[in-house]
This record gives sequence, C-alpha cells and structure tokens, in this order.
Amino acid sequence: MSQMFPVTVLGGGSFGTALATIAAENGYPVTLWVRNAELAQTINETRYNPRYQPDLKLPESLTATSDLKAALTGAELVFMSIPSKGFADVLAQARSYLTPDQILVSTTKGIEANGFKLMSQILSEETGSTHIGVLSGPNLAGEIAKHQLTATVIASEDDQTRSRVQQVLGSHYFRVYANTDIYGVELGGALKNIYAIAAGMASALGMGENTRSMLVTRSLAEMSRFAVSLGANPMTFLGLAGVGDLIVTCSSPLSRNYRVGQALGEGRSLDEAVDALGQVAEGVNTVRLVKHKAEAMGIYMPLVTGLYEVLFNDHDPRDIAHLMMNNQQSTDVEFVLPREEVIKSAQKVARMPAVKASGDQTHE
Ligand SMILES: NC(=O)C1=CN([C@@H]2O[C@H](COP(=O)(O)OP(=O)(O)OC[C@H]3O[C@@H](n4cnc5c(N)ncnc54)[C@H](O)[C@@H]3O)[C@@H](O)[C@H]2O)C=CC1
Ligand SMILES: O=C(CO)COP(=O)(O)O
Repeated sequence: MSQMFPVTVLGGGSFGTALATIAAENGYPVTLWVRNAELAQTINETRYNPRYQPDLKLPESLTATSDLKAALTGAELVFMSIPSKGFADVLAQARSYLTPDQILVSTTKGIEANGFKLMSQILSEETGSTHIGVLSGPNLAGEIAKHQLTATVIASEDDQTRSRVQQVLGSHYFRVYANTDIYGVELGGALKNIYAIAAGMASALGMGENTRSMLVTRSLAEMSRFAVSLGANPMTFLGLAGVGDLIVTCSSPLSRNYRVGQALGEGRSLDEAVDALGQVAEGVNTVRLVKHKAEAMGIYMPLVTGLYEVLFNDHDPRDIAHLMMNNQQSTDVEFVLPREEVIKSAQKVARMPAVKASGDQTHE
C-alpha cells in the first residue's frame, strides 16, 4: 500500500461524514459515497453536508459521489457506515466492485434481523475477505465533528486491518485502540443502544443519579451476560466499546437512542418519537431482536424484557421500573458470585425455620 492510500466511506450520514473528515484531515484522499446524487453534488460544491453535519467544514481532499463503482475502485480501506437495515443491501450492490486485498470495516451498531447477524458476519459471509474489522466506541458524531477529544476501538483478528485503521484515523483529537474480540466489540456497540433508550426514559421521568448509576451498571451486567453466552470475551466490556460507549449513550441527549427514550418518557408514542428524530435509532429494532434471541437461548435479561413491554405493548415505564425493583434478589458481579448461587441460598434460607429471639430461649 502506498503511504496515503485511497479511503472510501460508504454512507454519508452523521457518523460516515465525521469519519471521512478525520481521514481526509490526516491527508488521505477520501471518497464519501452517498446514495443521493444531488447530495453528492451539494457536498462537492459547498463543502458541507447540510442534512447530517451542517456545521462541519469538509476538507478539500474529501470527494462525494453517488457512483458506487467509482467509490470503490482503487480504495484500499473501506468503511461501511450504513444503518443495519440497509447494510446487507448496500453490500450486495458493492460486492462486485470489491477486491480480496481491500480492508472492510463496519461502523454500524446494529443487528441484522434475518438470522440475528452482526455486520462483520455479513461482511465475512458475503465477501470471504480476511481483512475485516469493526470500529466501535463512545463516538457521538456531533462531538467528533467539533474535534472533542475522542477514543474508539478497532477490532479485528487481522493485524494489518487494526494497524491500517489506527494509521488512517489516529489524530490529535481521535485515538484508536486495538482489540481482537470483534464479536464483543460489535455486540457492545449494538446492545448499549437498548439501554440508552431506558436511560433517556428514566431521565424524562425525573429519576435521579442513583437510578442512572444503577441502570448503567445493571445494563453492563445484562449486556455482558448476553454477549458472553454468544461467545464474546467478558473483558471487552470493561473497555471503550463496552462500558465506555454505555456511559456516553446513557448520559447524553446527543445520542439519538437516548432522545427516543426521553420522548417516550414524556408520553409520546414510539412512532412519534422515531419520526421526530429524522435519523437512525438502532436501539428500537435491537430491543425486539435481543428480546426474542434471549428468550430462545434462556438468557435472563430483565431490562430488555421490561423495555420491550414499554416500547411494543404500551406498558407504563413506571410500573415496569417498580416491577423490576421487586424482582428476586440477585448478585452484583456474576463473574465473581454466580446468580444461581444467590438464588439457591435465598431458597435455602426461605426453607429454614424462623430464628427465635435469644430471650425466648431462656424462658423455655
Ligand atoms: N451518529 C453517531 O454518533 C454514531 C453512529 N454510529 C452508527 O453508524 C451507523 C450509521 O449511523 P449514522 O451515520 O449516525 O446514521 P444517520 O441516520 O445519520 O445517516 C444514515 C445514512 O445512511 C444512509 N442510508 C440509510 N439507508 C441506506 C441504504 N439502504 N442505502 C444507502 N444509504 C443508506 C442515509 O441516507 C444516511 O446518509 C449506525 O449503525 C449508527 O449506530 C456509530 C457511531 C456513532
Ligand atoms: O453510538 C453512538 C455513540 O457512541 C451514537 O449513539 P446514537 O446512535 O444513540 O446517537
């Protein structure tokens, strides 16, 4: 590969545009593919993406196009920043222009309904490439566009993929850490969207900081339980793509998932909340998919189950919160004290005769 090799970003939404800008600022020739030819022209003429990043001035080394073949021909590193609903579609269109030595990196934080697949699995199945990676972390696009100091994770089993992405995106305001647990990193990004909806809802309902802290920490327990059951490494959840992304998305109204939760907490319907957003909130679909997957696999996920009832069965979030507070007592960190042990010992205690007060014994 040449020093400043061509980089392509598929998807000119808020994140694709922010990412393309970092690479272009680092001196790489970047092509941003958008499906709308008029938008490509506007970007090239004005140097702005008015719908998704209206305040971000785009570098001269960034060129937009709606021609997928032109976007991919000669690109050595390709980022896919397409919402999960359109990911497989765009890849199917792109496949005939891809070559085996290209590096393919998904930035999508969602799950494909058909077969419960993550984007890296779709990339791998559809292309057979060995240069596949996932980029995920606490990365609010609006903050990246303002050059706020930010860190992310590139996960790949391929060391060339990890190093190239660190080289292309690492900058004075964007730091790229490496991981090999592609599945854990990708699941972290997808699952935290669920809990961001719950956190936005809790905030709109006036719940306090103790509640937020409980919610974030129990979300971490729940998402790592699910991910580990699917083969991820629990340690990944201690990193930026786990707890890091969970913290930012559960605390900031810049997160679209958080905003959907806020709107629901304010009494709006799910349709109204999603329509008002005008951008993707992956968590809505992820709640549905994870609820069914967890049920099928017998994984205990009370937060997902409760949120599902609020989103899709019109249950009152306050009632669900109270129900959860009255659930069976559980363990703090189940990798230290397993849940089953807590449940077993609670059952044992329940079967024991009541302890007599010491005064009673002296009178017997
Ligand atoms: N915005 C953010 O802060 C971050 C977003 N992400 C993830 O990146 C992915 C993309 O998100 P955003 O850029 O924020 O979304 P967005 O809602 O801002 O933009 C989505 C973009 O994808 C395009 N698109 C949608 N369906 C398409 C299809 N079928 N074919 C071609 N283009 C299509 C839209 O035209 C638009 O340009 C999501 O999975 C999101 O979770 C990841 C990190 C941060
Ligand atoms: O993934 C994100 C931040 O890391 C963006 O979250 P939203 O999709 O909720 O805006």
